[in-house]
Amino acid sequence: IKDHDYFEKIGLPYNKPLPLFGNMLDVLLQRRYIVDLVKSEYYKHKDTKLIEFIKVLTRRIAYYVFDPELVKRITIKDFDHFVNHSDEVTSSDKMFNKSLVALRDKKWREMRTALSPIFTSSKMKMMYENVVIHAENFTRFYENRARKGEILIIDALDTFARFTADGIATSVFGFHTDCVVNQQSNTFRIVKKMVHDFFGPLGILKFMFAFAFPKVYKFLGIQAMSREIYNFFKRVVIDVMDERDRNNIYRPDVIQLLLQVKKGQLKMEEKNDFNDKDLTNFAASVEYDVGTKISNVSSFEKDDWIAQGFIFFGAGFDTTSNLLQMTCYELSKNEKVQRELQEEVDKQLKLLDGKSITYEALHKMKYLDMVVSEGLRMWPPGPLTDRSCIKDYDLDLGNGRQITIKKGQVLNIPIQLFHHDPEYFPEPNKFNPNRFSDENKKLIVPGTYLPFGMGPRACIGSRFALMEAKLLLFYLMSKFNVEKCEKTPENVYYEPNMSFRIKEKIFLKLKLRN
Ligand code: HEM
Repeated sequence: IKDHDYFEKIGLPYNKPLPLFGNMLDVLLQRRYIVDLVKSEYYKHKDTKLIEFIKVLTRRIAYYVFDPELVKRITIKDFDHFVNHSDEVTSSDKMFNKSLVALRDKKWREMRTALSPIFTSSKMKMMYENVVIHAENFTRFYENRARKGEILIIDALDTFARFTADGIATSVFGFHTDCVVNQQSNTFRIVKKMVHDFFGPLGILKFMFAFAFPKVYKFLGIQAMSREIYNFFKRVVIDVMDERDRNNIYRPDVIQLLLQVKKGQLKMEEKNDFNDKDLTNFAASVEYDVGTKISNVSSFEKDDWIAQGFIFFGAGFDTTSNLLQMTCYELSKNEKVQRELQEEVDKQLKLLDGKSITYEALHKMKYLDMVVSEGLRMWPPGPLTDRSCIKDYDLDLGNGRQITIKKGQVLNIPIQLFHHDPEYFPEPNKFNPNRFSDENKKLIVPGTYLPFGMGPRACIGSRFALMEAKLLLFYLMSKFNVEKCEKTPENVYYEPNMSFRIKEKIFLKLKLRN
């Protein structure tokens, strides 16, 4: 109970914490979804800018940021005070702990500088063809089945996860997988195991243990990920890089770029290459200069590269699959939106005259961009992020109140609450892509739409995720109507824990278009 009166002393609203568990007991017992924990406080105390207080075994003081202005300040303007994420989750695994998400301070700056050139538009174009092939194959696979008279009812998450896994395996790691067509695919089994190792009950138990007793956890050598997962990433990152280097093999994928990074050969060509102004990619994050010109790549070891391979799969797989699942779920419930999207797709198909869609053409499809942006708003696959304070930060709360956020304290940014606040997004539970029309998107309050986070620490893979999701939707909509079926749930909710996953299984019907 040490510090339980901290917020009372500094005069901020807070929920009375319990001994040992702070405000997190309901989440730890899987009774409440982590973002809902502060939902009512958000509406009660929005004007306070900053509230709340979570202490989870760690004896750590945390705030929730409820003010978009403050979000901008801590993620961009005063970023130097808030460079890192909190280490609560990542410390439960050696590989996770060395990944870009977990790296801190100078090491993070160096790694981000080294990795940024991998995710520019020109590099996305290089990988694009591979994802096109997967999206075409995916659609053809289901089309053939439908033409044979099969009624297609899909488990949306499983189906799109298979597509996402195939896309990442080829474009990131350069190996061919058959997750979509082969129900028994070994790669898919491993990828699912990776997600389960983290978000399954044992994973959650492990990271609670890692929070509570970090030294004992370390001493016992426990890891969230099993040895099989570590060996898989060692094989597909280190062994493949070594082999390509030895035999001068070239493939258009992230491993190739990682090899160039490792040899100090890959630099950012020009800033514009990232922040592609002429493409319609509203949700994509802006890339910032992180203040380190030269990345000292020679100091990175094998495990550092393995960890980056792991996080590209780990951070990209579940998020993109969820985005596709939820966007298709909304399309099944909003026929008018689906028709409008299909009209845009059909117009493109006519122009293409049998050829595959190009990267530029895909990113000029305005309505597709609006639909994906709205999918990300309504069901953000990353509904919460945080920043850890690395040097004391004085904050004026208005009305003459001043507080200091101390080094080590954590600021949580409840992305999903901003996305559902009717002040910023009227009728927030309505799937309405028109919020992102050219006129309307100018009106969005900066700091309230954050599907990929904000500032120098925002998602590095946003362009890749958007490219994958848009391609799949393009090809799917060209052949199928996505419809509700008897097994489609009327409403869905996040799981009552911190996994950010939807509780209900979403079944959808794929019906061939005339
Ligand atoms: C729809 C898909 C995705 C969503 C919604 C998403 C969302 C996010 C969010 C919210 C963050 C935290 C940003 C912040 O705190 O400001 C993040 C970070 C990150 N994401 Fe993504 N992400 C997606 C796909 C991907 C993909 C495909 C990759 C890799 C290929 C990726 C790699 C990362 C990495 C490495 C970070 C940590 C960046 C850093 O700390 O420097 N993500 N993502």
